[in-house]
Amino acid sequence: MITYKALTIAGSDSGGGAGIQADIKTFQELDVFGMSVITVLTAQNTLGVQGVFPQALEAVEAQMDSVLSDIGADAVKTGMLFTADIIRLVARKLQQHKAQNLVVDPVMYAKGGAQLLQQEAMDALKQTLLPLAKVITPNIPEACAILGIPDIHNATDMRAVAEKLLELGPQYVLLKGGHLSGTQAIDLLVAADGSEAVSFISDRIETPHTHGTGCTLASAITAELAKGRPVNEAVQTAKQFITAAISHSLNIGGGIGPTDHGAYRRARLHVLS
Ligand SMILES: Nc1ncnc2c1ncn2[C@@H]1O[C@H](COP(=O)(O)OP(=O)(O)OP(=O)(O)O)[C@@H](O)[C@H]1O
Ligand SMILES: Cc1ncc(CO)c(N)n1
Repeated sequence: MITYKALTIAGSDSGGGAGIQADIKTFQELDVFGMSVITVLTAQNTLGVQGVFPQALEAVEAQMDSVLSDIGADAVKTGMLFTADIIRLVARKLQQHKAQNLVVDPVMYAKGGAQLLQQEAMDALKQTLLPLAKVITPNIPEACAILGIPDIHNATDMRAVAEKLLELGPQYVLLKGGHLSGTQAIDLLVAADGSEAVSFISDRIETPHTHGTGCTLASAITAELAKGRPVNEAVQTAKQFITAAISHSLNIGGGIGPTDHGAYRRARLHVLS
């Protein structure tokens, strides 16, 4: 029986591989009731982003009020927010509704390079949203953009970057190493309470089809936090979930295809049967 509830506040990806669609699929696969607040509509496919249509602030506010005043959420994730005004509104409403277990995925660019956060929104992200987060999940280019430093290119530099991000106020930083080269995909978790840093390592899977991997990882963490699991364990399950999804990624469309959100469940059912 589904007893836990998670909310994603993010952009819609018409192509189904990232954004709201990836988040809801992931919540469902992990047995959590999924809800959504749509901030931006994107016209998007495997080839790129053809259109970006931010929703009216009133529409974002009304969705948040509807969901949080009635149903509530055990954990909340933010993804593509696009404008400074939407970021400030979302931060204010999250505080008003006393949102728990907030995961902030500071989405800035799609895999094809399209900009998913306006340049002038960076300050609002840093000042209003990151301090509210239990976990933030930047990839390396996002982390370096937030800090205003040049991109790093090896795993040994990840620790210093992740620790610098803790100074912006989140309780945990999960710095994703998917953008590095090498035979492994390494993510590093650091905590503001001074507990040991933990690396989550998988073999790097040779595939171009990684559309939406960041959204999927962050929503899997959110689903596990909604169940009351500690951050370390939530990240561990999420890493297994995304690794299974990438292992079975889908060669659909003519560009960067999505991953298979059902792969983790099917692998577990096979083991259990
Ligand atoms: N080729 C790969 N093989 C295995 N794991 C990968 C691969 N690429 C990315 N990952 C893992 O997928 C997760 C997402 O990382 P990534 O750096 O791709 O996020 P992202 O760039 O934010 O994704 P997106 O913006 O497309 O949603 C991380 O756990 C990362 O280690
Ligand atoms: C709507 C949306 N959110 C996030 C991403 C990042 O993958 C994307 N491509 N599209």
